[in-house]
Amino acid sequence: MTLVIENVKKRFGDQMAVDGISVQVEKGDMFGMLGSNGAGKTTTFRMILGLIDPTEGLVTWEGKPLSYKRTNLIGYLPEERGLYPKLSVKEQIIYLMRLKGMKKADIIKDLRDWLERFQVPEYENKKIEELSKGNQQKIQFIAAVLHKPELLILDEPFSGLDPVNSDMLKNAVLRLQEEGTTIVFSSHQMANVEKLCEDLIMLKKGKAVLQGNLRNIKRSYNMKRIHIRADYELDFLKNLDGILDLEVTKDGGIIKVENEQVAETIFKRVADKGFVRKFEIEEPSLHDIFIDKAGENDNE
Ligand SMILES: Nc1ncnc2c1ncn2[C@@H]1O[C@H](COP(=O)(O)OP(=O)(O)OP(=O)(O)O)[C@@H](O)[C@H]1O
Repeated sequence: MTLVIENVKKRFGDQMAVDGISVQVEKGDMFGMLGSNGAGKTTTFRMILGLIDPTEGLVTWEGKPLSYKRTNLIGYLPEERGLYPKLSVKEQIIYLMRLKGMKKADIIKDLRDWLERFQVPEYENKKIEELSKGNQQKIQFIAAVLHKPELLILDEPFSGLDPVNSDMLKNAVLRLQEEGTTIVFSSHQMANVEKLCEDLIMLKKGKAVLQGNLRNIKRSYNMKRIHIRADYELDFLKNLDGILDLEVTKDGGIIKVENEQVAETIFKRVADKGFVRKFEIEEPSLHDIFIDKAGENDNE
């Protein structure tokens, strides 16, 4: 394991921002940190980076606590973006990468490669303040990865990006993973998380409410979605126990159920009623699971 978080807690005053989480990330993995606003994601990132100390517990990277010397091997895209508006893109990146110990000529060469990859080579000499928010974010991302970090922490990398830029960033992140970078990221955009990460933790009020391999989580999750096509109205199912949601469409409906037993009962009911053209049980989306687990309704 390259990154190990062991029963880490962080208290601010009388509030537990992070309340006993344990995470292991293997080298080269892409790990997702999910949770609603205030769940404790950024606080966890800050502890991984050594910016704040845990109240309890330990964070180690390759078996050792993080030291200042090794932070050069880490890249961080903070949630609150911070670039100098009056500097040009080139000046900004040179400044930040010199702090990471890179040579100026290498910085310029790599910056040009990244600007090409993001299809904005003309930005090299533009001032940060002249760029749109989304494009500033691309520059901030470049600042997090130009020095080829071994561990990359991305706090909400996709927020505020349009679909084209979001895809561009997603591809860049996947490429970095292929090149061996270990990546930990947070996102509220479940579709991106589903595409990118294999393992994840879902936090709620500082505690893990779900953790593990995404595919296993989805497979073993009780809640299912059923797609039905039939020549009659499905309204008669409405009051059945175990139905979480019933969306009637013109030739059938989509039903969210608590578990497969409920799906079986529904199957019998619709078959009794008449001919069923389609009956398909689908695993829940991460979006469904997120709402179920991290939503405001406390059902634990
Ligand atoms: N420096 C601080 N002082 C006091 N409370 C803090 C501090 N930093 C975070 N908190 C509190 O800790 C909790 C967790 O915050 P954190 O920023 O880690 O959440 P998050 O999951 O990153 O949320 P978001 O998705 O909104 O960014 C929140 O209730 C927040 O108010």
